[in-house]
Amino acid sequence: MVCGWCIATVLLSILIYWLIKINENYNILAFFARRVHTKDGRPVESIAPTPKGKTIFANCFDLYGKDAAGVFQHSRHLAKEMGTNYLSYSLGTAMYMIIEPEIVEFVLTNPQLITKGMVYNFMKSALRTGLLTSTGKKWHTRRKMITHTFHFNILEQFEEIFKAESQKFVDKFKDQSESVISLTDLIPRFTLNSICETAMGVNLDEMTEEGDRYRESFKLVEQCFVKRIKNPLQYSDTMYKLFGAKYDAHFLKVVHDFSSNIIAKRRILLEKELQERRDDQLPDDDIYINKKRRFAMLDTLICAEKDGLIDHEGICEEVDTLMFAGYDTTSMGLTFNLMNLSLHEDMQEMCYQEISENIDDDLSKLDINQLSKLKYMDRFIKETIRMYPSAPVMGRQTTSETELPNGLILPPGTQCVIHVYDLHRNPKYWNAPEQFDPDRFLPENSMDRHNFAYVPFSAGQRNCMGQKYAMLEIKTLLIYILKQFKILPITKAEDLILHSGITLCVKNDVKVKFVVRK
Ligand code: HEM
Repeated sequence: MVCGWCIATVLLSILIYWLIKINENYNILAFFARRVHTKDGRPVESIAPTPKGKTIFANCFDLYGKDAAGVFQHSRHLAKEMGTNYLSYSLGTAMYMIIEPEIVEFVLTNPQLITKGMVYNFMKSALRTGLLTSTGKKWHTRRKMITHTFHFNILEQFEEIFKAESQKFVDKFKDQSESVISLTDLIPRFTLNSICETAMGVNLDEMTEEGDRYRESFKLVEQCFVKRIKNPLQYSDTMYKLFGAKYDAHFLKVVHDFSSNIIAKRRILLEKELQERRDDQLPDDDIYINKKRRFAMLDTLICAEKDGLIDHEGICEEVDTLMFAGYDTTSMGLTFNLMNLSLHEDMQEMCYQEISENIDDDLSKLDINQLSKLKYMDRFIKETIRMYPSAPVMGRQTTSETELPNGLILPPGTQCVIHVYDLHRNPKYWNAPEQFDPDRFLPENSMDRHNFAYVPFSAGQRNCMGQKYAMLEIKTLLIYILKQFKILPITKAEDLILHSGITLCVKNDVKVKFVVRK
């Protein structure tokens, strides 16, 4: 009996010794997450503090039970409390949370760090493995394939569509002297129409209902994404498939049916258009970059399919990705820009004056060159996107041991999470960061700022492909609106309830009032 106790005690001691030894390299309470070390043996905390977890399981369950606004606020609170980049340990993985530009630069410009972080897997049920979520050879090939569809000449053609959609948007209110506008409701419809017509070559005028259902279902996709972020038990795809996926199947079907429908429609239209083009094409014309005819991004993919470079599944992946990346982000950008115009009457007037001085009253002549003259509006939009970045978080994952310039050594599988929202409001780089001030983007005021303190469109090889597209779309609608209406405030900045999603989301119905200009 005594002997039995002795054996048990010895075994227990060995186990405890083993766990202590293991704990040096793995955070055992975070379910064996590999630990971050330092190059010179300094304590990790001296470089990256670690917030105390809510339970004994490190930071695994810190988000559990919070709603989407709570999840959003959690990171804001930690950024303020830690004051610098910090480290947390969640289920089986270290997470390096980044709010300082030096490390943002290192991560975004490092060719070894192109693999997206773990949470991008949570988007794959909706976006599949397209440009945004893929890595390695697949990503390289697709990026190369799609890059030229953002060529200047093609954007020039898209500008015509932005103008037509903007005209339709303002026409809805032209007969009323004043109208209350729900931006949350109307702007996403505008941006979805625009992306479908530009990138997909399909007009949604006869598909309004399908478009509305797609947008509603995409909101549920975002909820499902946050649900997985909050609950580490659903990190693994197997667990998600067992316990979460069946509730999400219905709205995912709506999203995928919509994109399949768009692809089918475009295939028919393209076949007709190509035939017409072949009939009257000059020998050295490039059908992709033809100034007289429109060529949608989706056409590039359909043509690549004919050359055996992509299959139907691949086309669906990229259409789902481009559609989402192109509509939700610009929709948030426009919503916050219009809200800010309403809240800052003097700045709205400066935008209006600039438009009056530089843009012909006949907007049918509006082109990219004219848009580039609006320097004040540029700064206004930049400042709005600083305060409300449509992509408030970006993530990468180390695939091998990675040494950072600050001396931290990240083991393979570490999540590098760039908190763009906190970076853009980091008081070390932004004076009075909560204040709205477009003039911080004047050249003389930006000169001394770290280049990577402002990365709303990311940077480096995985930067946003649609940056120019987005700026054109945003500017065009703002010009159409400002030419005809004064924008008065309804929703105030302090009333906004921001919350986490794939993009920055807002719980409120954001509203402004349009009053016809005399
Ligand atoms: C205000 C509008 C927009 C903002 C703030 C924005 C921001 C971003 C950011 C931050 C990324 C990097 C994401 C990451 O690394 O995880 C990104 C990637 C991307 N964006 Fe945008 N975006 C906008 C509009 C658009 C539009 C209009 C399109 C397409 C028409 C687009 C297409 C893409 C694509 C395809 C990627 C993935 C690039 C890659 O991984 O190679 N974006 N965007």
